[in-house]
Amino acid sequence: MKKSLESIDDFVYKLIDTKIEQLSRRQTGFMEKEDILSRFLIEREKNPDDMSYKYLRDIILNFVIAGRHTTTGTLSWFFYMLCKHPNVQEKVAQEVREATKIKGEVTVDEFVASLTEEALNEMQYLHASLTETLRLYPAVPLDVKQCFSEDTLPDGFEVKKGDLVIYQPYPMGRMQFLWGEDAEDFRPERWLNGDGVFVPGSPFKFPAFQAGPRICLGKEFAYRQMKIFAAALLCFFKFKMWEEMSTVRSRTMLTLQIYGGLHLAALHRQGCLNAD
Ligand code: HEM
Repeated sequence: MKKSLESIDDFVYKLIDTKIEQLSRRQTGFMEKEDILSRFLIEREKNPDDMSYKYLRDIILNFVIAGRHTTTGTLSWFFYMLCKHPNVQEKVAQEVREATKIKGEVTVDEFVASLTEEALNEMQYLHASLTETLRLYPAVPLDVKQCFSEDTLPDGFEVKKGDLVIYQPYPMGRMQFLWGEDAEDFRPERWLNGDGVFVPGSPFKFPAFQAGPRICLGKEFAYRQMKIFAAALLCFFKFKMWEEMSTVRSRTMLTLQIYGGLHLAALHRQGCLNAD
């Protein structure tokens, strides 16, 4: 464990050194404000003592650890849901084509150029489908908190300083008294209003990103990343389970993963696009 931590530290410190060097020379290829570390380093130039190396290391690790398995795990569950609900998959693919305003066959470059901020914002059904995935398969299925002081919870339950409190997004996402009789069904429409616009629920009812002052800092970033990734794949491919009737099991670690990974077949989307 100690050795592994040292390797991680070495890697991150080298990354910081390289960026600092690039920044000091404003090297060609150094894209100012292109990534999170560069943004912190530019801020640090004002007063280097305010941001130690250790602080920068922790920022990087925090984002990598918090952002990687959560996002990739959610995307796996999302594609699993799309395979089990082909009508939803087709609706998302259709929405992607409409939002990007592409007609007929396009190349990957043409598709990338059409994936604008505006187009991503128009993908409300995709947003709802990702949220519905997180309701049933929250990346952080349970989360432990420790009480700083004694308190009384809204239902009257009293907690003492040092007590551990666990909230569990996984069972909460399946409770009928919160979501209705169809709580266990995958139904993205439950997040849309009559105009097809996504309506976010209370984070205290849907705590996949936690709630309150320590809510996930990367929430919007995560949605953006997942929407770009899903839109690009669904534009060119149709997905099916590798073994059509198979189902998957979950594996709970810190995050909720698919046991053994997700095995899919990707078929060209005939008649619309061309992934050259
Ligand atoms: C589907 C994707 C994601 C989900 C479901 C998710 C969920 C969560 C949850 C439940 C927490 C609270 C953990 C706790 O305090 O016990 C959290 C915290 C955090 N997340 Fe995310 N996250 C996602 C993606 C990301 C991404 C992509 C980033 C960064 C690029 C990120 C950055 C953070 C950070 C920095 C915190 C700590 C916030 C704080 O303690 O004040 N997350 N996330």
